[in-house]
Amino acid sequence: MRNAVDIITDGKRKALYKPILLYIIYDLFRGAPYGFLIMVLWDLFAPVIDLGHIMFLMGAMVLTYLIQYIVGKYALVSVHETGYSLCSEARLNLGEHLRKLPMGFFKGRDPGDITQLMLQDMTFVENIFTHLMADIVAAFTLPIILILFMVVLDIKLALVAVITILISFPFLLASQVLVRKYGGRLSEIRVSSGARLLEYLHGIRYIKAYNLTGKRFRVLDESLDNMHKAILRLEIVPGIAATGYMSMLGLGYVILLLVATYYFMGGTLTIPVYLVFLILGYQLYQPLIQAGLDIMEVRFMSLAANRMKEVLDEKPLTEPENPKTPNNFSVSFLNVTFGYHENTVLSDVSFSVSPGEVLALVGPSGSGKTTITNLIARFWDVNSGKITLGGVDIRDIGTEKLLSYMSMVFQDVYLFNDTIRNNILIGKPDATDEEIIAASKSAQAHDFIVKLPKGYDTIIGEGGSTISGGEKQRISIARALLKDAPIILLDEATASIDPENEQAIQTAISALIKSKTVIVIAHRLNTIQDADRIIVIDHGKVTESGRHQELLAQKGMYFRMWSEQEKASHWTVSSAGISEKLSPGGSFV
Ligand SMILES: Nc1ncnc2c1ncn2[C@@H]1O[C@H](COP(=O)(O)OP(=O)(O)OP(=O)(O)O)[C@@H](O)[C@H]1O
Repeated sequence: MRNAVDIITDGKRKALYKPILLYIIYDLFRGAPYGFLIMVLWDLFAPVIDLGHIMFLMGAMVLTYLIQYIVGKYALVSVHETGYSLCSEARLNLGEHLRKLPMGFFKGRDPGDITQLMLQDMTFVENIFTHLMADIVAAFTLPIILILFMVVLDIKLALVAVITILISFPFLLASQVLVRKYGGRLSEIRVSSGARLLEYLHGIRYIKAYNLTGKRFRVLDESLDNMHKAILRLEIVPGIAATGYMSMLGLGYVILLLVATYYFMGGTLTIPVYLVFLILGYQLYQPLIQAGLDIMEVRFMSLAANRMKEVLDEKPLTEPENPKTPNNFSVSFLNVTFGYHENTVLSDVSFSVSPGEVLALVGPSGSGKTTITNLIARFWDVNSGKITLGGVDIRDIGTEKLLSYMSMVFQDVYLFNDTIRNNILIGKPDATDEEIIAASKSAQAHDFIVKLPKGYDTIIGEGGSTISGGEKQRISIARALLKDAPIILLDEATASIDPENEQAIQTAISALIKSKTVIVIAHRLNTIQDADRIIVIDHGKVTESGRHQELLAQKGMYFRMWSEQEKASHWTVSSAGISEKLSPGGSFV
């Protein structure tokens, strides 16, 4: 099994060897002055004091400090360069892996989970690789050097020092076990608190509208309170064991001194050796105590590595070894069966649509229309049957290439916290200003964009929160127009456009879909009555297929839906209740 460092560094643990080696050398030079100190003490208690020799030793000490400074500088630079670059690579690897995962992975997880992993967990690891590395190396190196000095001076006392250190280890072990236990729980609670906070902020409009501020806030409040308790537990419970470890080390120093004093009083220990043990003993326990303080963070590294492994173990969508290029852009479903989990959502669905044709998907809510468009974009893979593009199985094309053939205009438009220009440019990153403006004009977006304070350079909030739903839709249509992809997937594209603009937008969409392979989901049947083919999906099955008039003549589900909508389109809501009005509505096909 790969250990935490291997998981985080993606097997490149060797990159850490250089800074570790530099810190070992640095610690050797940190330990060296004590050797000279011992010799100085020796000289001081010698029958004849050789001042020249003492000065030489002092000079040598200064030299070791100088070398210590130089090596320390290199070690510091190396550890920071290596640590930050390994962690940013780890983040990039994770990001790259996440990009290849099917949408199902994201839908099944709390949104805070990935954020916690990418930001907080990786920050812990970064801190260990950069700031704590020196302490960790010192905790191993310095005690070894100092114990070696002790062995040379007095093996019995050296043994006492080693035993006192060993006695404190069970406390260290206990704190590790407790951090693992409570740290894991804290991570879970942090994720759920993050998710509740996101939910609260995203849903604040509805929370206020339905006067749920008290109730929803209580959920958030409880979740934050749980986190508070978990943090306290994590700090206090393992903290008690860690304090026990540090106290045992402190006690170890006292025991060492007591034994040394005992030998000194008994005349078996000379003054210089006694003094040396006094100094070395103190220096011996310090790095171990510091390591005890750092140990919690190190434990977090393995928690972060476990979570990282969990994500990395998720199977990405298979990519073809030799990607094929379709000759044309006709889309076919051949006996496709699919379910998100165990429930089948689409069963044995077959249809095809050629370039220049418009295929409309209609059917009751939850019947599987959006699922069909999700499968074309390979957000999920089919369970059986296949989807082909120009006769080529979409799994043999490669997801990036496949997506480059498609423009999608969905119900829920997502805009990035960036300028309007950059949001439109997503459709074609190298587009010129003229192309952006032309696309925006066709999408009826240009006029409102130029009226914004900074025009195309206006920054819109995350998710497009600073502009209206209709404006967001128009920007997303401009984006799709700019991409000019051969396959267009429309899902209720005109859902949030105001009535005045609807006709204009439908004209824009007509331009967008001209000579393309078009699959459109429309709840308002009047928008797709001129479609080349309409298929009715009911409970995941194709139940009717044909042109508008043919389907009406069948007097099946389509006929019923049409009749219902016809009736509803004449309704108008007023204080007097629901009454009839005349509203023919527009069509983009
Ligand atoms: N990510 C998902 N995980 C699990 N089940 C899902 C997921 N997305 C959709 N479903 C389920 O699959 C079924 C079909 O959903 P789909 O969104 O395709 O329906 P739809 O016809 O587009 O509905 P609507 O017209 O309301 O948008 C529904 O029962 C829905 O609950």
